Amino acid sequence: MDDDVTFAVLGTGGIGRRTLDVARHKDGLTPVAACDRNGVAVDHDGLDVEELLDATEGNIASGPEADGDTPATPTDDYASDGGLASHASETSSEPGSDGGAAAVEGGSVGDGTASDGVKQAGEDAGIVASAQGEPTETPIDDVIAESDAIDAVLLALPNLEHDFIPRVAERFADASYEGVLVDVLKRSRVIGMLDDRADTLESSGITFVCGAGATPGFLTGAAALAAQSFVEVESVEIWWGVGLKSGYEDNRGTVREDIAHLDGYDIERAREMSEAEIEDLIEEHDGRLEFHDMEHADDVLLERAGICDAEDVSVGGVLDVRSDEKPTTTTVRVTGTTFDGERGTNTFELDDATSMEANVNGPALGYLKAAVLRNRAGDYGVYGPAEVMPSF
Ligand SMILES: NC(=O)c1ccc[n+]([C@@H]2O[C@H](COP(=O)([O-])OP(=O)(O)OC[C@H]3O[C@@H](n4cnc5c(N)ncnc54)[C@H](O)[C@@H]3O)[C@@H](O)[C@H]2O)c1
Repeated sequence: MDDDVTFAVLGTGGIGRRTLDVARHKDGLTPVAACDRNGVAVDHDGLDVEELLDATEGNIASGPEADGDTPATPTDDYASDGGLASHASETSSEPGSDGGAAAVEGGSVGDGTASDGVKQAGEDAGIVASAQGEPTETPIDDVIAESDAIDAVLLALPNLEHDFIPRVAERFADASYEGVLVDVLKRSRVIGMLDDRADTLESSGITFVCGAGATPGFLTGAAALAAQSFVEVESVEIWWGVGLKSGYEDNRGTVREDIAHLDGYDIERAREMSEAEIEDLIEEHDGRLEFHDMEHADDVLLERAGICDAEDVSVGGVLDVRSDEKPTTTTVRVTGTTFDGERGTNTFELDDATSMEANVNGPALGYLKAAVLRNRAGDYGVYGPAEVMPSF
């Protein structure tokens, strides 16, 4: 059996760029396609990752924007202060909108250069800045058109609309894709939306590993291992720390999604917030946002693996956008009872030196490799990270 894996990345923002970077350090992975909301790059002999990363450094097509097929053009929606104005778009030929926030970056449209501290903006940002990139209004469809020769696709897309990733998966199935899909989504409710499509994905020949980033993902898998000492699991507590000073500009998509977990916020409110409003919120919290009882899919993913009830899982953490030091050590604590009646807590801890990008992309690619083996063995359907162990 051929051990080499060709793969594509949908969304080359903060996470997707690093996916390409990390994959260079893994054996047998050849990136052959990548897209963002403005462009696509395809080379079945292997993308020149170095060129692509250089071209998109500080210039990712992230942040709120219109859909893939409605490139941002200066309109009244542009706020003159470099902030954002609402620009909901319903006109995409990519079905529905992009899962991103419904607004348009202001300030630097057209040249993709920095504006008011926001590095990425405009229709020329992202992959189109690479010599390998082509502008397109249908980036995901362009990758689907090449998917016969792609073993696996990693979805590093925003998820500010809950059904965006499930709908993208369905489009691969509609095109009779036979291969692997892996996503790094966070929200519990999205897993059910994928399960609703499990038959469609399975009959196409797709092996889908969902929620395969850090949390959910890596830490869900760690909890599943830590639970093995016990016959009864009482609680799983996931507590994460992320220090993002140097990566803040490149991870605004993730920060915006995290804000939706704060008290008084939800996904719609976070999606509509301007960059200026986000900056104000961060300022109010002195750069440190603390989250409790997050709707992270670790809960439903542990339940579907039979480890504990979803309600026994709690996820929280601290995000510091002004320091690269982790504000708290990431830990998973699994408490349970052994067969011989002892009650104990197994703790899994990440080293503070490991970055969020390393802890999302290492596992995501590890799950991708493991899913390719399953797919080649004819094992199709929707799986969670506690049901599949990542390969190195
Ligand atoms: N599970 C985890 O541990 C974990 C950790 C961090 C981030 N994430 C998730 O990763 C996802 C990506 O985060 P990010 O910080 O990289 O976001 P980002 O905003 O920086 O990047 C998103 C990318 O998707 C592209 N995109 C948006 N709409 C598109 C469309 N319609 N067609 C094609 N491309 C499109 C954008 O151009 C951009 O390249 C988020 O959903 C976030 O929640 C998960």
